[in-house]
Parts: sequence; structure tokens; C-alpha cells
Amino acid sequence: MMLDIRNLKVSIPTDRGMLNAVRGVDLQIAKGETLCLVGESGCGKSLTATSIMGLLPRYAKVTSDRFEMAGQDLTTKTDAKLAKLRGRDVAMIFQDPTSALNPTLTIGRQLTEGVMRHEKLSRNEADARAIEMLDRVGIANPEARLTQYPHGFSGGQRQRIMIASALMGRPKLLIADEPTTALDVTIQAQILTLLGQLQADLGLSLLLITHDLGVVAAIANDVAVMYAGRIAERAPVADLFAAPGHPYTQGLLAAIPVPGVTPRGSELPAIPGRVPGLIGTLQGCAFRDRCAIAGPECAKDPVPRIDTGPGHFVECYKAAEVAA
Ligand SMILES: Nc1ncnc2c1ncn2[C@@H]1O[C@H](COP(=O)(O)OP(=O)(O)OP(=O)(O)O)[C@@H](O)[C@H]1O
Repeated sequence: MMLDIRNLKVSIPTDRGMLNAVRGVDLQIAKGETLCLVGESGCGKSLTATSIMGLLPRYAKVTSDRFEMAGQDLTTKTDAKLAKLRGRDVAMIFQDPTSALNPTLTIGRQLTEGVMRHEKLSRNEADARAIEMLDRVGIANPEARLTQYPHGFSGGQRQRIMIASALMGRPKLLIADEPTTALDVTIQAQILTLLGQLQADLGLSLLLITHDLGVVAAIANDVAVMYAGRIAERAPVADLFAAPGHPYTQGLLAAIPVPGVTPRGSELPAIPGRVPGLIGTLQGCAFRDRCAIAGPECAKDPVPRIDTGPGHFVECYKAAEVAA
């Protein structure tokens, strides 16, 4: 198992009270697996990802019952050890490649800084690795590119460079948070194809956060659907599209036909009603106000987690009803 997190909670103090943004997430990612994390804006996807990276702001409160990466228990480690382990095993790419690259530093400098510090590579070794990674992500003439600045590259090329940068430490797990949202549609497809290729070539585990169900259909092994800070449903991708078990997932998929047929760029459709506020505690199922089949039991805690197939669970009182 590459990543095994149980009961992850992330809370952020605000002037309106405690914002409980991640409210008990379990997340397992196998070696070499691509897991897509989907859900409406504000449901806690990015905070989940940044807590895996150890990049949460200091004022955020984080707890978990288990936090293992590549077999190492991270809950018991000190901050310095954590940073080292994470730096070695996991890397992240973000939405906007423009703001993630420093315009005043050459590409070579930006790619090599980390590995020269952490792995004590020499300048030549670090350059050689940068050339290897730029080549892997499809940047032509990588050697000559090292001395150039970000402004000389297109948006798509910058995102490739960001991916190369993430690969520099030879991570086992790559986290990509909406990596193509800022790009043109044709470029989006190329970047996703690249991520899929890298995943296969390097045996990476990939956690991909996306709003785009077409992307999910094309690239995921497994899908986790997040709602109001919890995983509402998780399933192998074909099962999720064929037999969504949570009324929320059904709502998301209602406007979307079949995997493989679903065009890229199919955004999550709007579901009537609003996501509940995450300040303070939520009782029962957080989706029940928007759910067509909710009953009185749905206001009770804890909402049961029902296994509906191999690797497929649904957190819903009505799972049996839906399955029938
Ligand atoms: N640093 C922060 N300070 C205060 N609130 C925050 C902070 N980071 C996130 N939040 C809040 O926590 C909730 C979850 O945020 P998160 O970014 O994880 O959602 P998301 O599912 O990734 O949404 P999106 O798809 O819009 O990125 C949101 O209500 C957000 O406003």
C-alpha cells in the first residue's frame, strides 16, 4: 500500500468558529494505482491533498488514526523526519503552472535546487537528472532549456516543466490538484495523457483531483467521491459509472453517459440545493437536505458504510435501497 490514511480530520479556526473541512476521511492508494478524487468546490479535496504533502498552514488542526506512506508510519515522526520522508516519497503539482514557477530563475536552477540540497547531488548529477526528467515529460532539447527562463515557454510546456520538477526527487506518489484547469482543452488532453504515461512508465501512484468526469473515465483505476469533508463513495471506475451507489454520486453522473464515451471537459453538473456549511458539527448524512430519498434515519449518527461490491463502498443509510 502506498498510502493508508484513516479518519483524517482537518479543521481551520475562523472568526465564525471551527471550520471542520475534512471530517474523517479514509484514503487508501495502492502502489501504481491512479485514484481520482472528485466532488464539488469546497468539499475538502485540496486540504486532504495538502495534508498528505504536509503543506497545511500552521494554524490548521490535523488528526488521524493512521497515516502511513510506503509502509512508514508518519503519525509518530517528528516534523523534520516527516518533511524528509515526504520529500522523498511524494510530490505535488498544482493548478496554475504560471504562478508555481519563479520567473526570475532559470528552469535548470528551479529543477535542481531541491535535489542538490536533499540528495546532495553535484551540479552535474542534478543537471543530468533534470535533463532526464524534461525529456520524460516531452520537452525537446532539454539540455539547452536548462538555461532558459519560464517566460520562454507556453502554458502547456510550463505545466510539463512543473511535472518534471515534481519528478526530480523520484517520488512514489504524485498528487495532482486540478493540473489542467488553467490550460486549453487540447493541451489538457496532452497533459493527462502524459500523466497516464508517466504513471505507467515509472510505476507511480497517482492521486488526481479533478472536476472533470471525462478525465476520471479516461485515467482512473478507482474513484473517491467527496462530499462535505467525507468520502461518500469509493469504487473502481467502471463500477462507479455503471452502478453509482450514493444518491450524491448518482446526481453527479446523471448528466453524464458512459465511460469512454464521456467527452473531456464534462464538468460536474449542478445538483439542486447547497452544500452544508462546515462550521461546527454536522449531524447525520450531510447530503440529506439535497437527497430525494432521504428518510428520518438519515439525521442519525453514524451514517453506515455499506460494501456494495469488491472495493466499492457507499456511506449511506439507503445504500441497499439504491442497489436494489
Ligand atoms: N487556509 C484556509 N483558511 C480558511 N479556510 C480554508 C483554508 N483552506 C481551505 N479552507 C476552506 O476549507 C474548505 C475546503 O477547502 P478545499 O480547498 O479543501 O476544497 P476543495 O474541495 O479543494 O475545493 P476546490 O475544488 O474549490 O479547490 C472550504 O470551505 C475552504 O474555503
